Amino acid sequence: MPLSGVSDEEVYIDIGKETAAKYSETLNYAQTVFINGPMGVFEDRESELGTRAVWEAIAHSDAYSVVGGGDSVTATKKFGLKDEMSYICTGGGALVRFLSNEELPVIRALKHGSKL
Ligand SMILES: Nc1ncnc2c1ncn2[C@@H]1O[C@H](COP(=O)(O)OP(=O)(O)O)[C@@H](O)[C@H]1O
Ligand SMILES: O=C(OP(=O)(O)O)[C@H](O)COP(=O)(O)O
Repeated sequence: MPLSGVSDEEVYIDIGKETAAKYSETLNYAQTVFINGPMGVFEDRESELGTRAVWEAIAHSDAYSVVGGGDSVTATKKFGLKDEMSYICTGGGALVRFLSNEELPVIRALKHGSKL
């Protein structure tokens, strides 16, 4: 359903199948994919379509794929795609910060501690 068909009072719990198809198409050309966060409420059958479609597109692409975040890992297991992903990390936000070159508090503490 297009966004124009959804009222302000309704809750968006998943991407639609057209969006899922567009994402999946784009993912076909990717060489590296980093994913942190499901497309919707993948835990429920009626709102798992978007996450399943995107996850399957990643799994079936030739790209190096990194899945980060507790819920993303749960989705990967739910769809039986654990072995299809190149790297799985339980950290989500922390991994994003690491990849953005931010200093992580525990790493800072370890470095500082090693100098004592
Ligand atoms: N549109 C939405 N409305 C409410 N909850 C959502 C929506 N989309 C995703 N969620 C929920 O958010 C959680 C994912 O959180 P997020 O922090 O993005 O993932 P991760 O833990 O992989 O980093 C899941 O439990 C999912 O059901
Ligand atoms: O979903 C997660 O991270 P996120 O909420 O930052 O995306 C991780 O499961 C958090 O794990 P942590 O609390 O051991 O860092």
